[in-house]
Amino acid sequence: MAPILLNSMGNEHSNYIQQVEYVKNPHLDSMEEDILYHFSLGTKTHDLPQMFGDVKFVCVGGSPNRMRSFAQFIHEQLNLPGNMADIRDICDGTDRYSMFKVGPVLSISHGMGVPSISIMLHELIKLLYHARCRDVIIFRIGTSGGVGLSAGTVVITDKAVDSFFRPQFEQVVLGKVIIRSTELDEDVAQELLQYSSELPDIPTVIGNTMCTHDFYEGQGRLDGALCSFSTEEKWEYLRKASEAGVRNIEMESTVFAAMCRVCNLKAAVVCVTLLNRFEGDQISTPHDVLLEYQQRPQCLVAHFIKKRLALIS
Ligand SMILES: O=P(O)(O)O[C@H]1O[C@H](CO)[C@@H](O)[C@H]1O
Ligand SMILES: O=c1cc[nH]c(=O)[nH]1
Repeated sequence: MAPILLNSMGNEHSNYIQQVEYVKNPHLDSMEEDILYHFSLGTKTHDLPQMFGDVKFVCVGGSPNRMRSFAQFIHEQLNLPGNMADIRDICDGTDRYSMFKVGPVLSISHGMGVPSISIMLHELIKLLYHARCRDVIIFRIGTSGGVGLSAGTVVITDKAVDSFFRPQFEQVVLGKVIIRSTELDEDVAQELLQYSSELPDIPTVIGNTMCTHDFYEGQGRLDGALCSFSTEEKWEYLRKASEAGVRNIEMESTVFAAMCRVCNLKAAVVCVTLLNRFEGDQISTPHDVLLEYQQRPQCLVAHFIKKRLALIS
């Protein structure tokens, strides 16, 4: 069955795009209550506009600890009053995701892989809608494997591509394949690149990011519990990826880009490379060095936020 192209602008859903800002679901308005189950939040149990109405920047990343320390970092960077120790995990009623709010910044974990981030994004986008947020920019601050880049390089995603190097995200809905475009906001990406030159010791490039559904075979690793290809086939695939402009590989960018695009959310993906995949598969860098690498996308995004809030010139 031929796939259905759903979200390039100008399709049958364009009416929703004009009518509402973030959600693209005509059924939502007829619901008496909306329970954001995996966040342990709801429209009847929580005053979402009061709790979240001032959010302007959302930062998401896989690990709860990373997103907690990003919240601490941004609290300090924005020079906000109060003690970070008092900032609680808003989602502590569930152990699925962690969420921290620091002034206009929301920091949320999304777990690993497309299904996990997709569930989080459905609820996050509805949360922004119910809270009547406006002009929000969302960033994925993550880690990745570099394709021809040395470890520690920050990659700002130009296009998020799938395992066939196509800038699209495929999803099965009601037994049919639908395809959504994975274009990200070009202006935000360029602005990030420009600010990266103001930060010493954070090598940064812009390039395509490949999103896979697996860390091992799916990313051409030879060191998983199973492996169905030869070493030569691995090199050939990585070479082809590189020729297609892929600079890093991770596991969430396509669905992140696709969902944000349909829902009119300006989005950027900023991931540091933990290794150069042309040099190996195992991540053997010491833990403290990895922690410092992980902070690089956080520093760049914090710099962007401070610029946007006119806290620095
Ligand atoms: O570092 P984060 O952002 O969690 O993401 C990357 O790391 C995980 C694999 O180790 C995948 O989820 C991949 O996308
Ligand atoms: O190689 C890597 C490193 C981090 N995350 C990935 O998905 N792949």
